[in-house]
Amino acid sequence: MIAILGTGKMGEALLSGLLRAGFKPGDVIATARRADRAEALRERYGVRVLSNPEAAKEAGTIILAVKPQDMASLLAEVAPHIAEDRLVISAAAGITTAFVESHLPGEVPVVRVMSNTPIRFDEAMSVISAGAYAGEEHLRRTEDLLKPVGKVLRIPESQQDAATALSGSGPAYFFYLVEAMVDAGILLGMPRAAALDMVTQSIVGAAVMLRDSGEHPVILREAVTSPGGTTIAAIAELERHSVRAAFLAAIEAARDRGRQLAEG
Ligand SMILES: NC(=O)C1=CN([C@@H]2O[C@H](COP(=O)(O)OP(=O)(O)OC[C@H]3O[C@@H](n4cnc5c(N)ncnc54)[C@H](OP(=O)(O)O)[C@@H]3O)[C@@H](O)[C@H]2O)C=CC1
Ligand SMILES: O=C(O)[C@@H]1CCC=N1
Repeated sequence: MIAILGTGKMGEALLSGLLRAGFKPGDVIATARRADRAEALRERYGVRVLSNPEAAKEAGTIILAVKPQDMASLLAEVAPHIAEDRLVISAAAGITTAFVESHLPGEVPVVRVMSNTPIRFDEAMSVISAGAYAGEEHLRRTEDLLKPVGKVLRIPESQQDAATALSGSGPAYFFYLVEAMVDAGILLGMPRAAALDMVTQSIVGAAVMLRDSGEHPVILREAVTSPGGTTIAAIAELERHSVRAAFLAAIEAARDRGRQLAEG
């Protein structure tokens, strides 16, 4: 039995992905803190929605999907019901396995996960790291849950805050880029809907090329950039405005914020 504690955006996306992957509604328990949310989850997915302690008591795998700021109080609520034969998976930004372990009795196996919102379309990038009491079996069980909803990579926990900044937050940077490019289309007199279509298909096409061609992004970018052409005129402006440096600084700031979240 799998329990998802705190079934919000990420928890619900994982829940629906597990059901799409063949898990039965009877295999999954959800928890929510609002009655209307609990009712919506029951209706939409046919799963049981229980209290956190009830869910923790029943499940072999317990996924913690609340915001980092809510993690300590959730752990205090469920700790008495979690034994060492369970697997606890923490999906929160910044929260270390040591933090989770220190709030649980004994030596409970904990795996830390950072996924991202494309999990809704089975295109997540999830990175996982084992805590002090988790081994190969626990990493495999975590991979079995996450592989149906995207790609999974094992990384050292020391890289988790960096991964959060890169792939956890990553989709937001691309959406921001799309917004900016659509605005540019508007500036050039393009209708908004047409601009959004053009930019969306360009980003999807570029992403598929990047994933499926096996070619380096520099080679792919150079292939678009003709000598004395239009693309280099745009790239020259991006360089003049230090866009690359802005990305380096932005992702470093996201990494640092992840570290702060761990401090509460
Ligand atoms: N959004 C993203 O892009 C990503 C988020 N994450 C991580 O995933 C986690 C969840 O994020 P996200 O899904 O966006 O956040 P949400 O706020 O959508 O989900 C968290 C849910 O937990 C519920 N909740 C809070 N406390 C409790 C409790 N004690 N018992 C039961 N339910 C509770 C909240 O209820 P209520 O609705 O009442 O607030 C909410 O529905 C975070 O830790 C975040 O760092 C990771 C990768 C990407
Ligand atoms: O912004 C956040 O804190 C979460 C974690 C990664 C993506 N969203």
